[in-house]
Amino acid sequence: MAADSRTIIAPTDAELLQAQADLWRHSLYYLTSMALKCAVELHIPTAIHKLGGAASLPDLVTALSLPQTKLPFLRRLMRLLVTSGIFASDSGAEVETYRLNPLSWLLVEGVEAENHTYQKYFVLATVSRHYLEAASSLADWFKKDLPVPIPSPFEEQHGVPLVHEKTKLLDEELDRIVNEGVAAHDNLAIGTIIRECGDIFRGVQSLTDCGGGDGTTVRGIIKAFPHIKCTVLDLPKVIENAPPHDSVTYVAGDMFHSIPPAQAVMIKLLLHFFSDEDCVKILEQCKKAIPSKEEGGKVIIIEIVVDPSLGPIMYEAQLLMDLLMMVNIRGRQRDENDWREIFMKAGFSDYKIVKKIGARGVIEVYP
Ligand SMILES: C[S@@+](CC[C@H](N)C(=O)[O-])C[C@H]1O[C@@H](n2cnc3c(N)ncnc32)[C@H](O)[C@@H]1O
Repeated sequence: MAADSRTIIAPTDAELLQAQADLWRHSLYYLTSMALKCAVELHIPTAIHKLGGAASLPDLVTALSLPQTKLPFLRRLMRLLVTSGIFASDSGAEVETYRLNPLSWLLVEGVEAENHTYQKYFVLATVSRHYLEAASSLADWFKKDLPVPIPSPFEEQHGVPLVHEKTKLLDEELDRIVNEGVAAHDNLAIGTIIRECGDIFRGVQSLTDCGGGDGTTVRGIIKAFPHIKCTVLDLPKVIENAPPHDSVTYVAGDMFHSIPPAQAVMIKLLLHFFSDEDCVKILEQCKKAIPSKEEGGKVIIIEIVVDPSLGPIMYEAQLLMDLLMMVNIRGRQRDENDWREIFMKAGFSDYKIVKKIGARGVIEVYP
């Protein structure tokens, strides 16, 4: 049915002009992503870091070994990146100077700090040709009546799933970048979690980190809580390459089949890769692995909890991460209601969101 023109309030001139500018922004935001990709590929953050954390445009051109003729173009690139919050600048200074901010600090190579994870590969994966092609096919994907479980647009477009052993058959370099990118994105440092809500580990005698990768997280936990007996469960190919540690038991296995018993099971940045049905299956295994609530049994989940009350920027970041999952993987980001439904379906009696840490939440789930 045609829209009833009487129900549409005619925009004012000012509103129309603003709407046009907003349309430009939303249609052209891909250029911000490409400018970020360019900064990463030129190693601009590392160059500014090596120049002492601040650099003038001529210094930057020299440090990056760019032709002098590119200086005015670099100025335009940096102006957009500063406005987008990727770098800082000394506005009003006699000589135009660009500085690192916390975001560009994450793109500096070779920083040795507990809370620094080099994010180059997260950027390169998300702007890769394969991701962009999958995102461009979204409308066609919506129109197709695909059989359940519905493949992601990425899978439909490229014929293989992402973050999967078959991904390298599509493109070995993409597979490498994606694995590095996932590792970087997932490496929310355990130090931050311990500082923000370390109480979740107090009173815990034993802990299994389900999908715990190479054990980085549990090594951080043991450092702060040496009494906790820690086990890491992951796939055989991951456990084979995990560095040995006196206080960590490594178990090669499949969380869909069984999880090593402990007073608490932790699942950090893993469930968003999986469908609701698979999350229920994984959590059912978690429940079998822990004792009753009275005996201190619990599952600790660290994942995004989509929540508009975190403010428009954080909420937008969460929704973009959800679309990233929708386009490329069969997983999703979840709000509190989604999480509650999964916990109840898996047979848990109660849960508590202990704390929101940035875009993520720390949840305790009780049997
Ligand atoms: C995205 S990473 C998260 C790693 C870690 N929890 C962290 O926070 O850094 C997901 C981990 O789950 C592991 N994984 C995937 N499927 C699994 C399965 N069926 N059983 C056990 N581990 C699995 C992967 O090998 C990978 O190490």
